[in-house]
Amino acid sequence: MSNSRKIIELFYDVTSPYSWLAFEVLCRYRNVWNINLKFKPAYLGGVIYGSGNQPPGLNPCKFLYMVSDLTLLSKYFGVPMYRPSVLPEKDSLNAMRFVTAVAEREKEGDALERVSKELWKRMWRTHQDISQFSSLTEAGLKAGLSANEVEEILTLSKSQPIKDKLKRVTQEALEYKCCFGLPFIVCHVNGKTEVFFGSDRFELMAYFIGEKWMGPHPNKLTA
Ligand SMILES: N[C@@H](CCC(=O)N[C@@H](CS)C(=O)NCC(=O)O)C(=O)O
Repeated sequence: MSNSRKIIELFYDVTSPYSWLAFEVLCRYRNVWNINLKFKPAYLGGVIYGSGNQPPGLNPCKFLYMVSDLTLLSKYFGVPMYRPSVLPEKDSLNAMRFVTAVAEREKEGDALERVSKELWKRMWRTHQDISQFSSLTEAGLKAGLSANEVEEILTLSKSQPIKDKLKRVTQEALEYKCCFGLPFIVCHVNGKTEVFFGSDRFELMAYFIGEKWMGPHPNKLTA
């Protein structure tokens, strides 16, 4: 199994803090495991409603659990994040269309990675808005894109092909019939496919793909 081509697809949304954790960890493992990592920007609202689920924060018990869970996980994974005192407007449609446009435009390089991380930081670290176009512009510039690039990406993000692309990718996750939230991770190995929900399934995922889980900081072990 270890010599076969292993593809890992990460469906994520930048309003999902658990997606951020999964994103950071998979980036750390990208050159440690024999994997081809593919980022799939999707829309959390579409996944929740399309699967008949409810936003997790609406259930008060689940919400309280998530607050303490994320505080601990953020330390464990080494991804500083803080819950805002007032939960921000969570709709991520504009942000995910923006991210989808970055992905569409990117032929090579790491703009998608930088922009996604910047948006997570804004929402979960510095508590800034990520729904207004002006905020997306700021995030794009902070992620190192030029003003021209950001303008092009914003225009592209409002186009029908990009709206359709985000819908298609979200639908692709839903078509697995067992996707009800994010992050949603799909692993393909030797013609077999297995799916995982959450940033807390890496040990099992590693078992499935025939790689070793070395905790959230694989590079620190060899340093
Ligand atoms: N246990 C998972 C929780 C992931 C999670 O709660 N994701 C949220 C979005 S941030 C979600 O989609 N929840 C849907 C649900 O719990 O039904 C993890 O550690 O990653």
